[in-house]
Amino acid sequence: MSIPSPAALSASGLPLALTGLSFAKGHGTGNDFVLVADPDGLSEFAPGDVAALCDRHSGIGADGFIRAVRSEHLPEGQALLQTNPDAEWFMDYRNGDGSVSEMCGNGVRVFVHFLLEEGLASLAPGEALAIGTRGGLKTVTRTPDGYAVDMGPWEFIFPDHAAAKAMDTVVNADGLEVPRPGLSVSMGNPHTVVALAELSELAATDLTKAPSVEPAPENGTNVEFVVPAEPLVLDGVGQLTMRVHERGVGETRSCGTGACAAAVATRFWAGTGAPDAWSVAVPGGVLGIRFLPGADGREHVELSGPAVLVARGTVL
Ligand SMILES: N[C@@H](CCC[C@H](N)C(=O)O)C(=O)O
Repeated sequence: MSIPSPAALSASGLPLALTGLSFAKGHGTGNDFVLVADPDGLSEFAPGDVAALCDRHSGIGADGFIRAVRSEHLPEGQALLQTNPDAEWFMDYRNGDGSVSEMCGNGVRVFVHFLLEEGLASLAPGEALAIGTRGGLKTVTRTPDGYAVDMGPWEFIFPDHAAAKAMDTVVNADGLEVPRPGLSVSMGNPHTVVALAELSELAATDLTKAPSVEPAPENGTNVEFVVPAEPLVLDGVGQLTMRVHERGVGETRSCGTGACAAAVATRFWAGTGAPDAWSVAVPGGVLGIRFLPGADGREHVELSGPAVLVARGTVL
C-alpha cells in the first residue's frame, strides 16, 4: 500500500508551488481577497493552495482568492466570448476554503480595481468594462465612491414557494430563539435570506457555524440575516442591516451578492410600493443596491460600493 505524500512545502510552510507568487491584497467593505494576475492562464491553483494562501494564521489571510485571467484561456471564458467578445478578462473566484463559487459581488469591484492598478485594463468615467464570471457577464462602471456593477437578473431558487407567498424554507442558527422562515434567491450564486425584527437579535445570532437551511439549495447556500429599519424607507431608499455566513468561508464583514439577495427578499416581503433603491449596512461598511430594467427585458440588480488595494507582496 502506498501512502500519499503531503504536498511539498517551502520553509514558509506554504505549498512549494506558490513560492515567488506575486499577489495583491484588497477588500470591498471588509470582504477581503488575495488577487493574482495570470493573464495567459499559465498557473494552476489547487484547492489546497487557495486555502493555504487564505489562511489567516499561517497564510496571507482572506475571505477569497481571485485570479485575473484572459477569458480566452478558460473554457467558461471561451463560451462567454462567443456572445460577449468584449469580455477580455475573467474573474476566476474561489472561496477561502478553496471551493469555486459562481460569483462574488464585492470581489468583482476589487477585481476591476486590481486590473486598473496593474495597467491591464482602463475604465474612464462614463465607460463600462465587461467582465466574465462563472455567473455570467457583469458590466462595471466607475462611481464617485468606487464602482457599480450590473449583476444581471435575480431569481427565486424555489419559485413555487415565492408564488404561494409561503416561505417553506426553515433556517436555524445558534443564538436564535426559534427557527425562522427564509427565502432563497439566486444572484448567480445561492443565498437564503432571513428577516429578524430587532438589531439585538441580529447581534445575538452566532454565525461561527453554518446555519441549517431546510430545504437547502442544491449546492449549499450563503445565509443572510437582515433587520429592516423602522421606518423602512428614508428619502426613497429602503434601509437594511445585514450579517452573513458565507458558503466556503464563514462569517464575513460583507457580501455583495448577499446584499443584493437581501434587497430582493425584503422588497418582495414589503410588497407593492416598496422602493427600487436600497442601502445595506454590513459590519464592514455600506453597499448600494438598485433594481433596473436590463437590455434583455429582465429586471437587473446593480450593486455599488468601494474597492481598495492595501498591499502587494511575494510568497516566500
Ligand atoms: N463575498 C462574495 C460572495 C462569495 C461567494 C460565496 N461565498 C459563495 O460561495 O457563493 C460577494 O461579495 O458576493
